[in-house]
Amino acid sequence: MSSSNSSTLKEMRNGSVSENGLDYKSGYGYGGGVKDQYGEDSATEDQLITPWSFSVASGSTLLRDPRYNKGLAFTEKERDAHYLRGLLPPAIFTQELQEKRLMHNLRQYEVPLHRYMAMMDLQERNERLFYKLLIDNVEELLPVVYTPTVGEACQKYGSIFRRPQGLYISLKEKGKILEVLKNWPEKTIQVIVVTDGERILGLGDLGCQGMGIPVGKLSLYTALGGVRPSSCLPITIDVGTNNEKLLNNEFYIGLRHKRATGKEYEELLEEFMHAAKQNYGEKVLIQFEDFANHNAFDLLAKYSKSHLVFNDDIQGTASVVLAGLLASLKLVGGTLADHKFLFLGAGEAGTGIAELIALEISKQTKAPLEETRKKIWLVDSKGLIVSSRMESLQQFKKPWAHEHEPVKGLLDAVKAIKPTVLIGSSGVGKTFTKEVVEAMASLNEKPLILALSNPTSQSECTAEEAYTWSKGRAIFASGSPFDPVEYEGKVFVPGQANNAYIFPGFGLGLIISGAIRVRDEMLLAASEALAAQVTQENFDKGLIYPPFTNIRKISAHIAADVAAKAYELGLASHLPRPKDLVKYAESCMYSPVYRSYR
Ligand SMILES: NC(=O)C1=CN([C@@H]2O[C@H](COP(=O)(O)OP(=O)(O)OC[C@H]3O[C@@H](n4cnc5c(N)ncnc54)[C@H](OP(=O)(O)O)[C@@H]3O)[C@@H](O)[C@H]2O)C=CC1
Ligand SMILES: CC(=O)C(=O)O
Ligand SMILES: [Mg+2]
Repeated sequence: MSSSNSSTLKEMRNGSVSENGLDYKSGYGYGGGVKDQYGEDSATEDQLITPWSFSVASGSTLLRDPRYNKGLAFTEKERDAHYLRGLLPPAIFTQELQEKRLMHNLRQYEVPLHRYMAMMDLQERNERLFYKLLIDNVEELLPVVYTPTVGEACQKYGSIFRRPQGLYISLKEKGKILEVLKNWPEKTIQVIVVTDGERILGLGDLGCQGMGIPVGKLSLYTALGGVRPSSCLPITIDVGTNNEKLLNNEFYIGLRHKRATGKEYEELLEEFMHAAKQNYGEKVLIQFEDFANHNAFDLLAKYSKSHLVFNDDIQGTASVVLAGLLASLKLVGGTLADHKFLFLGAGEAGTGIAELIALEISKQTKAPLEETRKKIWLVDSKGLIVSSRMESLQQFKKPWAHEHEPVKGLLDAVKAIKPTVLIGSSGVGKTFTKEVVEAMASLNEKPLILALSNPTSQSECTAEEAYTWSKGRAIFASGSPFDPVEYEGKVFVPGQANNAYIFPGFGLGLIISGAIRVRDEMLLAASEALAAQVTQENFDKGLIYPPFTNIRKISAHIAADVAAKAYELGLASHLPRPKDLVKYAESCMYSPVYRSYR
C-alpha cells in the first residue's frame, strides 16, 4: 500500500499494484477489465484515460465504500495496512458471524417494509455481506427485496428514500443523457434494467418511484445469476406520472406533471437507447421492465433490431410459464399440444406467454403457428377475445381473436372454452373466484392454475383458495410466494411462477457468449433448461418449479443453454465457444465471499 490514503488505478498500474495485494483467485472469467487493488475488475484500458479515473481508498473512506467495506470482518493486518486502527471496535467477526447477527436482527422486524429498508441499508453499507445474505437465505429474503415487499417500497419510495440507488433520467436531462450515463461511477456495464414506472407490478403507474423495481431486479441478477454488481445499472426514465395521488404527495420524488407521450416520449427513449449503446457498447443487455403495454411491445419490436434488448414482462414471463407447463406434463400427462389454455389478462404477460406456448407446440408438432395459437384463448377487461372484436383490438391481441361467439365474464369463458390450464395475468386480485376454481376442477382431474399477478394483493387467488376450492386437486403456482397449505391432512407446496427464475440465468447466458441479439429460440432453450431442473422430489410435493435454494445451479444451466443457442444461431461474439458451458457459467459467477486485502 502506498503511503497516501488513496491511489489511482493509473498509479497502481505503474508499479505499486503487485505489492498492494492483488487477489486474482476469485476474479471473473469474463469482462476483460483491469483488476483493482482488491482484485475487482474495475476499468478497461481505454477508460484509464477518461477524467473519471478509478481510485481506491483506505481509512474511513474505505469503511464508507460499500463495495469494499467489510465492517468488523477487517483482520488485524488489514486494519494496520489500511489505516483502520481505532475506526472499528476491537472485535473481529467472520463473515458468517456477521451474517448470523444480521439475520437475527432482520427477523426482529415484524413489518416487511422495515426488513426491506434494513436490506437496502446493508446494500449501501456492505455490498458483499448483502449478497452473501441474499444468496444464503434466498427463500426467506426474496420476498423482502423482491415481490411482494418491493411493491410497497415503490408505493412509499418518496417517504423511505435515503440514499439514491440507480440512475434517474428525466425529461430535464433531454439532450444530455450521454453525460448523465458518464456520471455513473462504473464504466463497464453489462446489464441495464430500465423502467419508466408506468406499470409497476400490478400496482399501476408509480412514476419515478418505480426505481425499486430495476434496483430489485438487478440485485437478483447478482444473487441469482452471478452477474457482478458493478456491471449492473438500474435506470428509471421519468417522463411524469398520471398517478394523481403521487402528484399530490409532497414527498413524491419525480417530475410533478402528467406523463409525456408521443414524440416527446419517443425522442427521450431514442436518445437513451442511442446513448446506452454508445457508452457501453453493443453487447450491453438492456432489460425493459414494467413499461405499460402501449409502449412495451413497440419498444421491444423497434430496438430488438439494433440492440441487445429483452422485455422481462413479455419474454421472461413467457419463458418461466412455459417451463412450468413443460414440467407439469409429468403430473397432468399428455403433451403440450393436448392441452387447452385460457388466460385472464391479455397484456404483456398474457400474450407473451401465449405466443411462446404456441411456438413450442409448433416446434414439437411441426404444425403452423396459426394453428397452434388456436389452442389458446384470452380474456381481457371486455371479455373473451373473439374475431368479432378484431377491429377494435390492439395489435398484440389480434392473433388471439379466434372464431367464437362473444363471452363476457371469466366463469362463462371457462365453461365455454373448457380449458385444462387457467392462467391469471390481469393484475387484478381475487378474480379466480370459488366458482371459477370449482368449474376448473369439474372439468379436469388435475386443473393447472397459475395466478401470476403481483404483488400478493393482486394475485388472482391465494394458494389456500386454489387447493381448498379444488378439493386438493389443483396444481398451483403464483407470481408472488405463498406459504405451504395443509388441506385434509396433506401439505401442498405452491411454486412461484415468477420471471426471477429466468432473467438472471438468461442474462448470464447472453453475457458469457457475448450475444448481440435475443431470439425466441433462446427463450425456448431457457424454458427447457428450467423445466429439466424440476426433480421427482419437487413433483411429489406438487411443485412445477424447483425451489429457489438451488437457483445459482439452475441459472448456470439456463445460462449454458441460452449461450449454446446463441453460438448455434451465430449470434455469439465470444470465441472460441467454451466446451463445457455449465462449468464456464459457474466459473463466471460473482462470489460474495470477502477478499483479503494485503
Ligand atoms: N409472475 C410473473 O413473473 C409476472 C407477473 N406479472 C403480473 O401480471 C400482471 C399483468 O401484467 P401485464 O401483462 O404486464 O399488464 P398489462 O397491463 O399489459 O395487461 C393486463 C391485462 O389484464 C386485463 N385486465 C385488467 N383488468 C381485468 C379484469 N378485471 N378482467 C379481465 N381482464 C382484465 C387488461 O385488459 P385490457 O387489455 O382490456 O385493458 C389487460 O389485457 C401484473 O400484476 C404483473 O405484476 C407480469 C410479469 C411477470
Ligand atoms: C415479476 C414481474 O416482472 C412483474 O410482476 O412485473
Ligand atoms: Mg415486471
